[in-house]
Amino acid sequence: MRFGRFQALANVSTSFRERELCAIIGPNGAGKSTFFNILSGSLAPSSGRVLFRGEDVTALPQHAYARLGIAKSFQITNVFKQLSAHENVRVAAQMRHVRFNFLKSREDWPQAREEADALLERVGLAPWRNKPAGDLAHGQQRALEVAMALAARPQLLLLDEPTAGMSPEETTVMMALITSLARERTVILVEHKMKLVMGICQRLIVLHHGEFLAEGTPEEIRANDQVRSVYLGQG
Ligand SMILES: Nc1ncnc2c1ncn2[C@@H]1O[C@H](COP(=O)(O)OP(=O)(O)OP(=O)(O)O)[C@@H](O)[C@H]1O
Repeated sequence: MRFGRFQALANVSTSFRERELCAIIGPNGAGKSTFFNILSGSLAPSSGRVLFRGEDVTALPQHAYARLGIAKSFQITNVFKQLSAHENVRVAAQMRHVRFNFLKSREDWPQAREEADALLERVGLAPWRNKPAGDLAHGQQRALEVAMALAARPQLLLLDEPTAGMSPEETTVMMALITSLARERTVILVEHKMKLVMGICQRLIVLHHGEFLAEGTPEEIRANDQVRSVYLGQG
């Protein structure tokens, strides 16, 4: 990936297995978000290809990604703050049906309402169902975003720094949620705190200056001298 004359990513090649929980880590400016944006289709690479289940998805528009079963949630919360937690997830669930009949009114989707309740339960937000999203704690808003991403029933869930700005307690809850979500689908997350993902991921990719510095199991990464020197002095 090039931005003008600046090469943000180079020689990046990997694949992700089904139901794998993989973290992309690396220090600030390593290229993690750029890689994430390419994987999620927000950014078209200057060269190279992205394949999903053998299909070339490199040049596809964003909505095609959702249809293929790829969902993402961002560093910055993306919820409708005036709507309740339940309404936010319900709207997301309805999006799945909309393309089949977008003239139907929202009241015609009882299944979306039930689905939203089930998803709120899943992410631990059921007690706050009717609260405006803007009044939820930061960690709860992030959980709400995950519920909204799950409403698309993704086979691949991409999470960009899912614990950004969270308290230690909120972080623990989110990590447990991510672990449980990865039992049913592939989860790729971007994180700059290495320690956080060591305990839950099967594989880590370490980016540094836009290239893969290392790729392997948490044990392999922990034992890697180059990784250690890059992270020296960091948490
Ligand atoms: N749209 C852009 N135009 C120009 N340069 C960019 C653009 N996006 C990213 N970069 C540059 O590419 C490099 C990698 O940035 P990226 O945001 O992918 O890193 P990161 O690992 O996600 O960092 P952080 O942990 O700080 O979020 C940086 O040097 C950044 O300045």
